[in-house]
Amino acid sequence: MGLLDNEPAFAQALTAQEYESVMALGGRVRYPADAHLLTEGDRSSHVVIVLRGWVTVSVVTDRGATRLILGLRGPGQLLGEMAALDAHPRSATVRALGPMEGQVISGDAFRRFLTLHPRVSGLVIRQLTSRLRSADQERSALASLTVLQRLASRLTELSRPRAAGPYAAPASGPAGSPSIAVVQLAQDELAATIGATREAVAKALRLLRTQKLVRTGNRMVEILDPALLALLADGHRE
Ligand SMILES: Nc1ncnc2c1ncn2[C@@H]1O[C@@H]2COP(=O)(O)O[C@H]2[C@H]1O
Repeated sequence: MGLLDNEPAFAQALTAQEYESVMALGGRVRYPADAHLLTEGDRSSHVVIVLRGWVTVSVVTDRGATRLILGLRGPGQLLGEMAALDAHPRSATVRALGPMEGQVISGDAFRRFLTLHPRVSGLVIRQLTSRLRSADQERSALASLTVLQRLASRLTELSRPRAAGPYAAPASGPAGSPSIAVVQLAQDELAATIGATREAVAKALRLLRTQKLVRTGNRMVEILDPALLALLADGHRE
């Protein structure tokens, strides 16, 4: 289960020749922070390959009341392939986390390219199967884990140094001490990544604070005891 690491980066899996051919099909577009690259329900069919920066993939739930973050995507990753392939409305909204750049390719050109390059079609199928696997895991976790466990698991994922995602900010501690990991997200944003309410997350964070596992501040959660936090997340999984 992960926001960041469940899908292989599309562009990195291409050969140099495939990469050149696919890039030649589209044009480079710069997006400011918060720009919507794709909007849930829209009828467009282009695809975007992220060249620089990060995006969130989210859907609205509860008749528009809550936004649930399904994933974070970064350099090399392909977005918009679902509508390009099945011609249905966009399944989710893709929004730029900060200034970013993407290669935008029309749905027609992308489909033609896939018919001419079966190996690349295979990569897209792999991307979709790994997304389905991850969605299955998320669904079973939602059903069986408490908000506290889901929060512990998400904080562990986002603060892992190797995640190098947009929210992880290793804060240096005093000289010689191990660095402390910081997740830079507000409580409502954190709630949106685990499908919980802000109130439930605030309560879970209070508990983690009293156990000295985390410290919280404005738009940030500092992980004080990563080992124990991971144990809390893992200990309750099958
Ligand atoms: N669960 C998910 N994880 C990551 N990306 C997703 C997920 N669901 C949808 N997307 C991406 O968001 C895009 C929204 O537009 P599309 O439906 O065309 O294609 C979708 C995928 O590229």
